[in-house]
Amino acid sequence: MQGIWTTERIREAEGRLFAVTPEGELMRRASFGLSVQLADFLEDHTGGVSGRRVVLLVGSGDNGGDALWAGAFLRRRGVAVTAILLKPEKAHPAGLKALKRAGGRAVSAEDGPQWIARADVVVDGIVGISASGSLRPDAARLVDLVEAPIVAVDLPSGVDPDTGAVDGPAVRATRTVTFGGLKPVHVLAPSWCGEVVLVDIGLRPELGEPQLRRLDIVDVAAAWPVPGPEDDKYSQGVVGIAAGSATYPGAAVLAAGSAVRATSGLVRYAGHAADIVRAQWPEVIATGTVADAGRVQAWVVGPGIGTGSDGRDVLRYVLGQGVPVCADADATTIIAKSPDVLDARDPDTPLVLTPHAGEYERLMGRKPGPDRVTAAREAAKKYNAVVLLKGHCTVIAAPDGRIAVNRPRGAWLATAGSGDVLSGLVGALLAAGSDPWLAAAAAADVHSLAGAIAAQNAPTSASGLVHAIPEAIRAIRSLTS
Ligand SMILES: NC(=O)C1=CN([C@@H]2O[C@H](COP(=O)(O)OP(=O)(O)OC[C@H]3O[C@@H](n4cnc5c(N)ncnc54)[C@H](OP(=O)(O)O)[C@@H]3O)[C@@H](O)[C@H]2O)[C@@H](O)CC1
Ligand SMILES: [K+]
Repeated sequence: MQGIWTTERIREAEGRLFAVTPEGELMRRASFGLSVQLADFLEDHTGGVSGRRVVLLVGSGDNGGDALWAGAFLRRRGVAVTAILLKPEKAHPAGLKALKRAGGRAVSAEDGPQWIARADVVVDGIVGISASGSLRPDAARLVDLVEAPIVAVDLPSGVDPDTGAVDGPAVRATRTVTFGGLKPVHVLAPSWCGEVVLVDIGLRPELGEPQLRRLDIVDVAAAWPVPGPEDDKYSQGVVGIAAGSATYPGAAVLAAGSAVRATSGLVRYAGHAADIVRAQWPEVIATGTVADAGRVQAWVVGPGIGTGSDGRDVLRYVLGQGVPVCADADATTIIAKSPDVLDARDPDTPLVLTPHAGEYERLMGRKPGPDRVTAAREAAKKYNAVVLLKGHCTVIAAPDGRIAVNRPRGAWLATAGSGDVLSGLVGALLAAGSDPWLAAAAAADVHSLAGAIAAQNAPTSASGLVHAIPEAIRAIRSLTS
């Protein structure tokens, strides 16, 4: 699992490392790593390094210092380097001196535009982990003129380091070179960071437990249930799907199909769409009511069940069965409207809630807001449930405080029925006995990979997603076995 640390933790760790390293050493490590990445970037984007033109946008702190030092290193490789100083009186003195000594040029913001126009690559050293708010007007004006690709130092300026939120002008980087450890911005605002490269500056031993995590492909592969030689269709976990209605059977077909494709365990369906589900997925044992469904090891409840009394009865029934439950879509709305349904639940039995922003608002009485990690964490605490907060970056919070952020793979998942497919995946893993937080995070990852496979750069559908699930699992397993 990749660890991600808040800027407060990064700063504390840096403080400890500072105390035991010679002055300027950490910045040298960071800026040398940055210069290697910049040379590599120049090679990739222009086919060479020597003779290329790099412009540094330099703010008033150490982030600008990193850029200036990296510029000095690049001079030694024959790069023409111009630093545009946003606050000349506050530019990092040692970095500026080093750049000038190496033959680099420093100009004011007023003189900046002509250099930006001729740059092969622009380096964003405007602000790093001490950032607050979006770009200030002087920086925003210059960034607006940039047509060359941008490499961000530590993080793209204007994007909030801890929440990834953007509420005004900000830098959109092609590559972000960060130091010591990943920060929340790198996983919460991937479209602003571009490719993220981590430079080791010896900070890891000081960092301790990460506050956020992102599953690696090996974690997903390890989390996915694989039948052993002794297994039969029951022992792998039977998942029950309580979804859909006679008028809207689609959610039932998608959620059941997703569970069928996710593992080789048995899938039961209970609801008004039994005939249609059976016709689409003959391997599903379909009945009309949850009470007739038979024994399952986990329930998926909600997609298309409606928010009236029938839906409420179904939800209350499955919550009372003493098995893990993934409550999705209409089930979330029912819980928000009638929280007493949760009284049916044994609090020790895992519950996974999968709200999108609107459902979150119903559950919590307020929008998730820009700090989606805190939003998910608070909902997980309030409901004593794993909360999978959907969005451009899905955040998965456990009631014990664990947070995972999903790796998005394009926006193709924004299609009708996509959520029904995700709930089927979560249910399949819950039925196999997975830890509910890991189940939700691994399901979200396979869901996004299946989306990318199904789409292949063209629009797809939720049915396409269902069919791509085995290929997504195959790809993940083949990369790790
Ligand atoms: N510590 C370490 O071990 C290492 C740190 N390293 C590097 O140091 C960086 C952190 O440096 P830092 O703390 O000096 O502050 P930094 O982020 O450059 O900000 C400077 C000033 O900018 C201002 N400002 C604020 N918001 C703004 C905005 N929206 N737009 C414009 N300006 C804004 C605000 O000053 P103000 O103008 O408000 O007085 C703020 O104080 C870190 O990201 C990494 O790159 C590496 O070398 C590795 C070793
Ligand atoms: K920056």
